[in-house]
Amino acid sequence: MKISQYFLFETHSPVLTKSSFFTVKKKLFNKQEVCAKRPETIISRKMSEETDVESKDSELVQRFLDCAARGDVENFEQLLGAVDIDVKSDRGWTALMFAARNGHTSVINILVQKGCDVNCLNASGQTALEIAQFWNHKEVASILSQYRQQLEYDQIHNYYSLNPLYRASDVRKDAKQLESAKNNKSAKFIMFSKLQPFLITSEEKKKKFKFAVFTLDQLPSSIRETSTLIFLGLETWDPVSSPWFAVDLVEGDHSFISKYYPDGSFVAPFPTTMQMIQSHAGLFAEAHSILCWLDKYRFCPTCGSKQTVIEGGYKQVCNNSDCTSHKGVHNTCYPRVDPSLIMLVLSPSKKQCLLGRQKRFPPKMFSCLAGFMEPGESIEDTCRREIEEESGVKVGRVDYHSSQPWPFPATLMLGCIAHARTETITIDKDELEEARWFSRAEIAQMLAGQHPDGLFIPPSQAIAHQLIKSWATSNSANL
Ligand SMILES: NC(=O)C1=CN([C@@H]2O[C@H](COP(=O)(O)OP(=O)(O)OC[C@H]3O[C@@H](n4cnc5c(N)ncnc54)[C@H](O)[C@@H]3O)[C@@H](O)[C@H]2O)C=CC1
Ligand SMILES: [Mg+2]
Ligand SMILES: [Mg+2]
Ligand SMILES: [Mg+2]
Ligand SMILES: [Zn+2]
Repeated sequence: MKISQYFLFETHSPVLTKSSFFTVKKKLFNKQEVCAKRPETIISRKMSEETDVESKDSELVQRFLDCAARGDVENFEQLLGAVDIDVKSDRGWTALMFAARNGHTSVINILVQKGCDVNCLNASGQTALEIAQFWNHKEVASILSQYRQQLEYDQIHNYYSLNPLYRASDVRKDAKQLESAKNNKSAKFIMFSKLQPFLITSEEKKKKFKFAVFTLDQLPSSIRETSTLIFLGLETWDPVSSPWFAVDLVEGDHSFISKYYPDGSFVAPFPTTMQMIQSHAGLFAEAHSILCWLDKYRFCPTCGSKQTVIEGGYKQVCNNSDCTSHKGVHNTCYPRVDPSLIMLVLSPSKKQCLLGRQKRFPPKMFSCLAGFMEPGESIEDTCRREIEEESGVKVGRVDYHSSQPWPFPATLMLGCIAHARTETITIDKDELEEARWFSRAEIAQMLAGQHPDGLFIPPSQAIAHQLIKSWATSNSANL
């Protein structure tokens, strides 16, 4: 294309003729090559491998699966807290599958009540329900199918999205209420230093991390004067319920921390926060995104003057009274969120899905395609554009699935299922190293950690995993 059209804007207002934009024609500039090198680290393969090796080698796991297979309820219940409820055998079989194979209703009931994953697939692509149906265990099949139906109506909660607090924007906007929240004797405080959260290991869930939670009387008064306090919300809707704050500690005396939690430490957020108890992962997402914003936006984006942090960290106002940011609608004073699309693309036959590899991924990991939304773009158009840019595949309908805050620093992942109209793949080599179609059977092998070439997908905490799994398990009988 040699000629391009330009729309004119004057001080943010479009210049319009009677019914259309006034356009001018100019030579198109050469498209600048954008090299997609991002500093962010990657989901660590090592992390999942280590957990697998540890758990697979364990005698406990063997005994746990064995008790489920034999219907030995007494010993099974004793082992429940000690191993991951969804731990898999070499062929990707869970305790639920073994119990389903042999029709042990009592074990099935315990597992379902404890919240095991009923949609798991083994390496052959079967769910526990299909195993029970195949072996004609009618009662087990009925429990499992009822439970799966219930899940269909439940809201999907992705990791980082479960925040237990009521955000109470009315409290943070009222300086007096905010001040009394800071002095509330039941207030809880979690700590950050240089954007790193202070975490301890969870007693309830082994191998999981959580925040060390401090009370008002444990905080030295100097900390409350010098550090930024982010108001995270209230425990209940009641304005006098316990308020929670994130404290961004400045350099200085941190010794009070080790006095109360000698075994805790400040950790690099990624990937450690992927191993937190879910509710604290939600708190981390809120606190970390706000702290990153305050850290990066220290001066007014409109005039460059200093700003004052107000509303418990949720707003910054420019100190220059002449600044235009004080007039009209100005969103620069509020925390930033970057919407980004992540999509599982289904082939025209619906029998395959498209996954790709970015250069920065660990070897052999494939994931959903993803890309940032651009200004003035709909969710559906972002999805179609990013897929076509990165893979050359053309997409028709786009269905919304679920979302996930991705707090590195403040992306909101909007997960979609995209229906492709074409199959030919031409990858954008700047963005992807490889992209290809995967059958359901191959996805089942990847989910069970049994792919013959060792290919795998991101862990369950990533929305990419949930999109892939939801398609693979939605109609697994057709594998
Ligand atoms: N939770 C999950 O399962 C997954 C999350 N992601 C996240 O999705 C996001 C988008 O995916 P990409 O393929 O990287 O996007 P992309 O395909 O739009 O390409 C990234 C490039 O877009 C540009 N860009 C435009 N707006 C940007 C913004 N607001 N922030 C940063 N860069 C921007 C930059 O040049 C950047 O290099 C990333 O933050 C990534 O970490 C990606 C895959 C899986
Ligand atoms: Mg892209
Ligand atoms: Mg991308
Ligand atoms: Mg993009
Ligand atoms: Zn300003």
